[in-house]
Amino acid sequence: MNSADSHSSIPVLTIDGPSGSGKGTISRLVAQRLGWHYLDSGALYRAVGVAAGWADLDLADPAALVRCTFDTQVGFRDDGPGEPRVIVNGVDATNELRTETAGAAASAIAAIPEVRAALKDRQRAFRQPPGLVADGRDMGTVIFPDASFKVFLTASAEERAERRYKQLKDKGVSVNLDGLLREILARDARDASRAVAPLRPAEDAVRIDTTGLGIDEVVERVLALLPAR
Ligand SMILES: Nc1ncnc2c1ncn2[C@@H]1O[C@H](COP(=O)(O)OP(=O)(O)OP(=O)(O)O)[C@@H](O)[C@H]1O
Ligand SMILES: Nc1ccn([C@H]2C[C@H](O)[C@@H](COP(=O)(O)O)O2)c(=O)n1
Repeated sequence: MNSADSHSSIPVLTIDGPSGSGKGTISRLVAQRLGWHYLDSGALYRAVGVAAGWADLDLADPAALVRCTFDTQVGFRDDGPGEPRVIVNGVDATNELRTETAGAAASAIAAIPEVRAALKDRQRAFRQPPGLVADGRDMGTVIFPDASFKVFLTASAEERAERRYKQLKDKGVSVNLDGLLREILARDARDASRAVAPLRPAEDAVRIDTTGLGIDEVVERVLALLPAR
């Protein structure tokens, strides 16, 4: 019995989708409303990318990156209503993790099959009572194929770039909208075209196009997929 089978009675809601579609925001809010645990799987890939940068590793050296994946400790600290803090090898790396540089490094590393295999059990370990909301690219297809509820969030690339632009501007980071759009499209293309666990909706996922929808509306649409509580 693998670790996915051993927890299969615990409900899981998977929320996959491309960069900036709102997976993290919606998953956190839905998990809070349900009182369920939350897994930000992208943070694990980002953490390995950031740790690889700290160690000056070459992103074209898969063996070194696989060793780095095994060596990287990642912890989540939920201090309040905002994003949980992400602790990488004992250091609060939350802000560094959210940069587009870390996203691009994570996307490159995520194409290495052995890296994905090394992170599988760590992700499945988040499946704890009373339930889990898991966001990423392959939550519904590979990590939790038996999930009770599966969502695939999308939005137009232009709207996703504008959301990211606003998010970064609010944090005081100066960015260029066209550059962001190019980065988002490049990351989506790499995530969707890799050989292992590419970004794609599970066959049984409900697709929600969030273009023009506000955060609260998306949260309600997702919650409406679950049985009334
Ligand atoms: N429906 C929405 N309407 C408007 N803004 C949204 C919506 N959903 C998310 N946002 C905003 O868009 C930004 C990006 O959202 P978020 O980080 O949740 O996306 P993501 O899909 O997790 O991205 P990534 O995969 O790159 O981590 C945030 O500032 C968030 O507040
Ligand atoms: N389940 C996952 C989660 C993330 N990745 C990779 C691909 C993404 O571009 C990158 C960063 O993820 P984000 O924080 O933007 O959700 O990590 C993946 O391959 N599989």
